[in-house]
Amino acid sequence: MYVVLGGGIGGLSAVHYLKKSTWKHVKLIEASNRLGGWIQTTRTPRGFIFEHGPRTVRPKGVAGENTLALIEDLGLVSRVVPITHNHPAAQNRFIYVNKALYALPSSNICSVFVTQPPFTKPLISALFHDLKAPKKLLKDDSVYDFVERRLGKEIAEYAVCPLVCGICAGDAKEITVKFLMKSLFEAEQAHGSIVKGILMNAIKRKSNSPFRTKCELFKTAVKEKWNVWSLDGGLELLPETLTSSIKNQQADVLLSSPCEEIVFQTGKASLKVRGNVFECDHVISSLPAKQLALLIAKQHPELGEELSSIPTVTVAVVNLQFEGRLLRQDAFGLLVPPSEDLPILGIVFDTCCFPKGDNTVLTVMMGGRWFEKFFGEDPTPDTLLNIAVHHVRSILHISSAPEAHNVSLLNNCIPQYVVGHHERIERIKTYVNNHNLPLSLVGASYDGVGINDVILSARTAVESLIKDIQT
Ligand SMILES: Cc1cc2nc3c(=O)[nH]c(=O)nc-3n(C[C@H](O)[C@H](O)[C@H](O)COP(=O)(O)OP(=O)(O)OC[C@H]3O[C@@H](n4cnc5c(N)ncnc54)[C@H](O)[C@@H]3O)c2cc1C
Ligand SMILES: C=Cc1c2[nH]c(c1C)Cc1[nH]c(c(CCC(=O)O)c1C)Cc1[nH]c(c(C)c1CCC(=O)O)Cc1[nH]c(c(C)c1C=C)C2
Repeated sequence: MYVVLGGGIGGLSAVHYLKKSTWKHVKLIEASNRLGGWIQTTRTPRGFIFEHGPRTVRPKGVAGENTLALIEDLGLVSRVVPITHNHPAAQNRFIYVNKALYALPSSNICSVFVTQPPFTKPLISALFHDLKAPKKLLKDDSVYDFVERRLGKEIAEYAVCPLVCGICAGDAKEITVKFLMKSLFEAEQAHGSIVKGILMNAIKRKSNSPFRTKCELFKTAVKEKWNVWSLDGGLELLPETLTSSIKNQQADVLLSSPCEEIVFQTGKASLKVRGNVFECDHVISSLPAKQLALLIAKQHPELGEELSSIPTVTVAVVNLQFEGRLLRQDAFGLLVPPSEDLPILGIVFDTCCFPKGDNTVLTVMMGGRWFEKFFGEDPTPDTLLNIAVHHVRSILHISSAPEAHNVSLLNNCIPQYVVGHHERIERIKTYVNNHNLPLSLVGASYDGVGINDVILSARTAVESLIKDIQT
């Protein structure tokens, strides 16, 4: 029997791939009373969609294609809502600096030649900065220090800091450059500059053979130039459909069943769940690394120490619905650089992507790396709501009261890939291999925090497990 720990999108995908490729008995063990993990949608009585966690998925690359193939497999194609590249939500993202909103530079090449506030020089000048700045040989660096060194302080402050907030709610001064800009860092390390590195790689690159895919939905996404997509009725439809599918395939699903301890023996593991102990052949853990650390630390303290050293941050999410179309500009939303010292990280303009009559739905995300500084240990939902409404008023000039709202406190919801993260993951994987532990690691703590990365981590783990069994 195989056990999958954790019923978020990582665990559900792992069960799905296991069920597709083996006849073995599979048991999914989830601590809470629902499946889906951070993917959670509230559908209000008047039909508004409040996403507590993720709302859109990127269709890019191998991981993006893999998720669209899963969507096809699950029969969800007709529920996909794409946002194409020319949609205002794909084009416009704002930052809030010195009490004003500024558009972040778009992919339009002309925009790099003009000075766009809050930047004081045209972006093209950053490329000259890069050509002049000395190279620094490093194993790793923070994304902030790398961008400040190569492209200048303004780009680090006004583009990279908000970007890091908008992806992992973290501090660019702590997050590894390899999380967001691995190839640019490698360009500096090999060629002394980002520009030179990109040019050298372009010369060296052989003409790529045309990309082939079997996934029809991915072909459509490429042809129609999707920027992101979501699901009609909310993203929770994905874990809901996965749940029905794995239950139809006789996977055993245990809810409200936190795993308390794992003890590994040769080729076996015993798990303690709600006081009962049972054995299995292999454990696929999709738990946050810190949670897994608690379960294995007694038997494997060194591994426990590494796993528990992957930090996480807490985000408060406040969804608000207002009567009327109240936004002055259409955009994906706005981000607040940490230098503004405000409790909010950003605001998503949900009804720009997904209009709903004459209404405005916004999602305010707050805290992240600075959660304790602004909100202390245990803020009440009312405090969080009032702070969100106050900032919507002052930033977006929306003075009416929301008609409906939802407040969610997502404790330790986003892992932080701090400087040294990739080396730590290598050490963790080496430890598991060297000790022959019947354990696979899946989920957002290791090789990417997006939904695509998590689903792909599940597929990769299952495929390598099946391969090991067959050889
Ligand atoms: C606010 C927010 C916005 C986001 N926006 C986006 C976005 O726009 N696009 C995107 O692609 N990604 C986004 N993400 C990231 C994405 O949602 C997550 O990375 C992904 O959902 C993580 O899935 P997971 O299965 O790895 O982990 P989780 O969802 O954390 O699932 C782990 C599960 O394990 C369970 N568990 C914990 N301990 C135990 C135990 N001892 N025993 C049994 N079960 C246990 C938990 O209850 C949970 O259900 C966002 C995340 C957040 C928080
Ligand atoms: C303000 C906080 C957050 C917002 N979204 C997230 C947080 C913490 C979480 C999140 N957003 C993205 C991902 C990664 C998805 C992936 O495929 O890897 C995660 C975990 C996507 C994303 N959101 C923004 C950007 C620039 C990206 C990267 C991919 C892309 O270009 O689409 C911008 C953004 N996020 C938020 C806002 C308000 C915002 C911009 C206005 C909310």
